[in-house]
Amino acid sequence: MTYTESSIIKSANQNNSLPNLITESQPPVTEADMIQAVRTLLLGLGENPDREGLKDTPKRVVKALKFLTSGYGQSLDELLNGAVFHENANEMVLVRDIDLFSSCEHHILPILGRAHVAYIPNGKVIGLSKIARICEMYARRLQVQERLTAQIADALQGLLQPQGVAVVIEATHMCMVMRGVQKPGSWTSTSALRGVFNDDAKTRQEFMNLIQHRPTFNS
Ligand SMILES: Nc1nc2c(ncn2[C@@H]2O[C@H](COP(=O)(O)OP(=O)(O)OP(=O)(O)O)[C@@H](O)[C@H]2O)c(=O)[nH]1
Ligand SMILES: [Zn+2]
Repeated sequence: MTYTESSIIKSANQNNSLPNLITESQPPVTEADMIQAVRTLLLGLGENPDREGLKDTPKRVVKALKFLTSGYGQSLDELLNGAVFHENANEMVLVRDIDLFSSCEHHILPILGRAHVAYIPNGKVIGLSKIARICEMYARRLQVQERLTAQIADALQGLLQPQGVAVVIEATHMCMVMRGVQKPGSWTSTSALRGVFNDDAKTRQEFMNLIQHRPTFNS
């Protein structure tokens, strides 16, 4: 599959409108509806939503959920702010240990982890901070880790048409820690390899070695 900058931006923007979730027959959901729904949840849990500590909780929960899913309202175009530059670099660029806070789509519980993102340019480079911003945009949606990993890789592939992109995410899922199977300390690794990282074992190995190496200092 080939991508162009405008096609990837268009497809990301289309995703923002939640086409799979909101049907045309669905009446608009207001903030008041959402607050009421959280109040109902509290009642269902046997709580008194009118007690002092909980009286503003429905409002806070809605605000927090909106923030945690604010990636739906963002677009690649907007977050890039034009920071793609022509440059004759052709060695691996790696941004590692990017903190990630996402929410699993099955339980709406946190996925906490870090991403390592590399690419080998092919005439274009991207502002380094934009790599972290792309990770954030996709993390701030309801996700599964595999899709989050692939979306980051595909966004970079589409924006830069580089020689290759590699994304590894290591994360722990609170739905597996705090509930359900209850396995604290379990970490899930996912990878998405595109271009030369997929085709060339040596390049892939170099990336894997680099992300295993611990930095000598933390900023
Ligand atoms: N592949 C994948 N699975 C996930 C992710 N986040 C959560 N899950 C899994 O989604 C599955 C949902 O399974 P269900 O059996 O429908 O839900 P459940 O009864 O709450 O499952 P348990 O967590 O096993 O108690 C669980 O196995 C979760 O571990 C993710 O990012 N990727
Ligand atoms: Zn979950």
